[in-house]
Amino acid sequence: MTHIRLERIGREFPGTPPLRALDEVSLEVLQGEWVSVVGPSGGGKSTLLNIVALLDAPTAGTYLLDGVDVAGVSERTRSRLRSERFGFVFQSFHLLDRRPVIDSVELGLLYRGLPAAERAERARAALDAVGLADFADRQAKVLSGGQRQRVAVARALASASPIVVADEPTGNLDSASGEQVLNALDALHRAGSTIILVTHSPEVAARAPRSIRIADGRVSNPDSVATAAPAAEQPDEDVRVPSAAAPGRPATLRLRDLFSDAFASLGSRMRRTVALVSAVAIGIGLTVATVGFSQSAQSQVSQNFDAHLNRYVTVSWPSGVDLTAAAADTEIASRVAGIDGVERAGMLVDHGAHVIRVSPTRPAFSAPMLTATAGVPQAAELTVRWAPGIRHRIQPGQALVGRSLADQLQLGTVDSSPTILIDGRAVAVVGVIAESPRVPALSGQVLLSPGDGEYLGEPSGAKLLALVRPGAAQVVARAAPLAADPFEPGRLDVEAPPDPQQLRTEVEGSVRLALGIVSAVSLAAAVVSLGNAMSSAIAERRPEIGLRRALGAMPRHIAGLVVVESAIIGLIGGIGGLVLSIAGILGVTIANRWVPVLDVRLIPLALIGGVLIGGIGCVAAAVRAIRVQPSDALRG
Ligand SMILES: Nc1ncnc2c1ncn2[C@@H]1O[C@H](COP(=O)(O)OP(=O)(O)OP(=O)(O)O)[C@@H](O)[C@H]1O
Repeated sequence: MTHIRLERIGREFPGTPPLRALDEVSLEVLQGEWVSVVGPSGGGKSTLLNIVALLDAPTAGTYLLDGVDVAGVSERTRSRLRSERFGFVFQSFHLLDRRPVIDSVELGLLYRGLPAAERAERARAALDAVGLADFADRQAKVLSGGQRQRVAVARALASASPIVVADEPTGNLDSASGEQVLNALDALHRAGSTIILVTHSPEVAARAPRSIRIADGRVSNPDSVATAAPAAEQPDEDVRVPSAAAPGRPATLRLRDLFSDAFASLGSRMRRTVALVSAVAIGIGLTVATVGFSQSAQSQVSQNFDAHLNRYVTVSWPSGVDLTAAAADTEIASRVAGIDGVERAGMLVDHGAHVIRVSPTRPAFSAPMLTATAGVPQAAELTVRWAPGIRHRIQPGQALVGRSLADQLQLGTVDSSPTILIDGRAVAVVGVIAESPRVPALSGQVLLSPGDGEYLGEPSGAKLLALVRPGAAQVVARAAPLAADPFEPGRLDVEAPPDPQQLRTEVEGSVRLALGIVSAVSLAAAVVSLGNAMSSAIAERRPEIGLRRALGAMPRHIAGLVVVESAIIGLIGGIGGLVLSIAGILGVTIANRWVPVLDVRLIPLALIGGVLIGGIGCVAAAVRAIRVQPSDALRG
């Protein structure tokens, strides 16, 4: 038996000046009464109802519920009391519109921690009682206004709420539907529930044995006395009321139910869910793809690096050194070629500029002449267009001419091994150096056999070019001077690329940094877009949150729902992003003929990342959701 007693209750809303919606209202309602509340618009009826149903707290006075002052109790206690004592029927229905009707009927029981089977049984019985047994599995939004309102009554029935507050329950209905709703409420009343019903309609008000009139925040018939509570009766034929004992534990939510509610809630807004999942999938996809690309790209960079940059070791004889005293070029080249790690070695000796012409009658040019041992073309990675029949070596009396010099000389094709004159001496051109990436100057120079060196006079400098195995440059650089000049290795200059390991780490580091920044930005974008979308969804769902709160959900239950929904979105988005990114990595790497590097660690990274995005993204939304005041959210 729940006994309501209000003593000099006031409710002032802040503002300038503050608005006194209720002023010293005193009222008593006994268990089992049916009381209608009437009065002009803005008189304070809804405010009174909200205070009675603990959706709002008074700013003055005492509210005794079963003799206990509940005017200033905590939000937690109010949630518990609402869950335990109150059922609600609102003018604008407030159902879970996109979900099956039965979910709306079960909602009060969900927050009483009742197992799913028991909830469903009670909800179906209640729907049966209001004549909607066949509508349990239809979407609530397809029902007519009258049917929806009967669903709201069924919810109070299923929860066996001792007190049902109804704010204009027939306000949006035609008279026939309104009558059905009133019959359903009547059945609830006869089953023992207290009914407090706000209405503008004199006919509806007349259904109640007692009517309270409220205008300008004051009860204008203060002498309205409580009628004796009627004994609970057996309901009539067409409305069968389930057991009136309030089942379960008030304001309790089972973890399993939280998850299934979150899934159902996401499923009911499929388009929005897909949009949110896509936002996360794109963020995660970009991040995982960047990490994946970074691994593939790093290995590609490293391979390229090994293949080219760090394979050149050059030993130079500084100008002024007496090269005639050095060992023969071919001997030096073969000694260096013998060092472990050297793939090719060749010696280039510079004999300075000499006069060159195609024939005695053609113009003379001055061009540097170098002798090259047999290993030079490969060690210098030359691309040479050889004349036919030449076995890719320069013999005495033969020359290779650099491409730009050949053009200058208007040498024409090398197919017939044209002759040139060097200092008047005839030499056969056996090839043109088309490309010379390692020694670009060769394009304007002439390469001759070491055997011709004596005709060219004193050398002015020399270089030994070694092409080494990937990673061997440093070792070769240390050994090469001694092999080249065992007596005075110290006078030689050695050029070798920096320690490849260090350089590689640097390059990889910068690749990683660049891609890391892209990942961070895409993750942040996912968090922000999910956060924004979740927050704006909360604004849209205010009435639903208000309803849940009215039915006994604690703020933490609401926060839990938002977090779990968001985490599910994050997880599914993570899986989607993973699939997208793997497809992207495979597509790009295969298109580039790279070896795709797919790290299995990307899988937990994507899934945990998705859940984290969900978790972080929903913080603002969860805070917003728990701030929703049920009385405000349910207005209108
Ligand atoms: N949350 C609020 N903040 C500020 N003012 C409010 C709030 N709720 C109600 N009011 C004001 O309190 C007064 C009483 O409102 P209430 O909704 O209780 O009237 P009512 O009698 O139910 O009106 P109606 O029949 O039109 O629904 C009104 O002036 C209203 O504007």
